[in-house]
Amino acid sequence: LDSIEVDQTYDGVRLQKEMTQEFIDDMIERFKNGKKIHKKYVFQIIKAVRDIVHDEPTMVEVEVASETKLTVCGDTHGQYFDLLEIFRLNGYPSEKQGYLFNGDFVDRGSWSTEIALLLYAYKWLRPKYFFLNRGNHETDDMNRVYGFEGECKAKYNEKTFRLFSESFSALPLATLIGKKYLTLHGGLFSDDKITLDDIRKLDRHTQRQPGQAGLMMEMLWTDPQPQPGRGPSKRGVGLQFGPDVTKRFCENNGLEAVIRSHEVRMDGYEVEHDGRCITVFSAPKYCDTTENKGAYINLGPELKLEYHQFEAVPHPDIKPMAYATNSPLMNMM
Ligand SMILES: O=C(O)c1nn[nH]c1-c1ccccc1
Ligand SMILES: [Mn+2]
Ligand SMILES: [Mn+2]
Ligand SMILES: [Mn+2]
Repeated sequence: LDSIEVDQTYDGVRLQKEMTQEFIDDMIERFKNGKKIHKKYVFQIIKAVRDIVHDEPTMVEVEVASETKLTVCGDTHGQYFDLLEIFRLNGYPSEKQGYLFNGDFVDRGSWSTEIALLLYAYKWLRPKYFFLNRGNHETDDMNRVYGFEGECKAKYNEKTFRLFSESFSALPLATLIGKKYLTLHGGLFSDDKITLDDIRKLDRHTQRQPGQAGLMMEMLWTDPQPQPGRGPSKRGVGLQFGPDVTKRFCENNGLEAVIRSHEVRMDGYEVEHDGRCITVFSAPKYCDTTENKGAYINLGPELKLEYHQFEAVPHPDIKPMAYATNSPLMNMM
């Protein structure tokens, strides 16, 4: 990294050894105006966050300190201008305003590198107040097809994607809030006996990609269903789990509810399974087509769930999947 020089003509704020709020504020404006940051800084940010998240447990445990609030966001899928709308409405990340992004930061929307770099910059600046769960779109197979790999190569280079891919494999898979709410991207398991300890003990570093079976795959891929029991997934991988599965899991693990994302909801969120399974989705007007709202969830020190909805905001005229080179459509050409 030291070998790469940022020449005099670079018009952005410079990044030294540590992340600064000043750098982030400048980066937000540059991305809003369709500009990029220097590739040296891209590599620095991704490497710093890869090292930070690598050493976090597979299930991170957070408390909401007094006079602070923690906001849980779901899928953002490269919709950068809608992410800024969350920060505008709810408050930018700070010591008093924590955030947890519950996977699927990238793919689909065509500002995936901007979202990934902004979330990573905040993670580097305040690693104890800013949390990231891995989603099924933080994986090579999805990024190859749904746009993130193509966008990394188009806006930066191949090494950028390789570094992001490594960092995605290091991300935690779940975050427990106040010992009451387990947050993870997809959902619950084929085995009723899985406990929080099993998730804590999962060594995510030996298995870089979720594959077609196992705990990691199920945490990133499964969906709730209204019928009791378990059923086949509509996605061809994972399964669907009913209200009884959620009830048993919550009772066995002393949880109030599971907060997950992974699926669009017209209201941006939905409380299912008698209140024990909550879906939150933060990409309004998903892919510029679905007429859904976005939502996020606020929790104060007393851990009450407060649901907030928001509408999509205008963005530059770049279509979803603008950089996808291996998308199913392209493959048909
Ligand atoms: O891209 C999405 O909408 C998505 N979000 N989570 N999972 C998917 C997905 C999975 C398989 C095929 C297509 C989309
Ligand atoms: Mn390792
Ligand atoms: Mn998604
Ligand atoms: Mn997903």
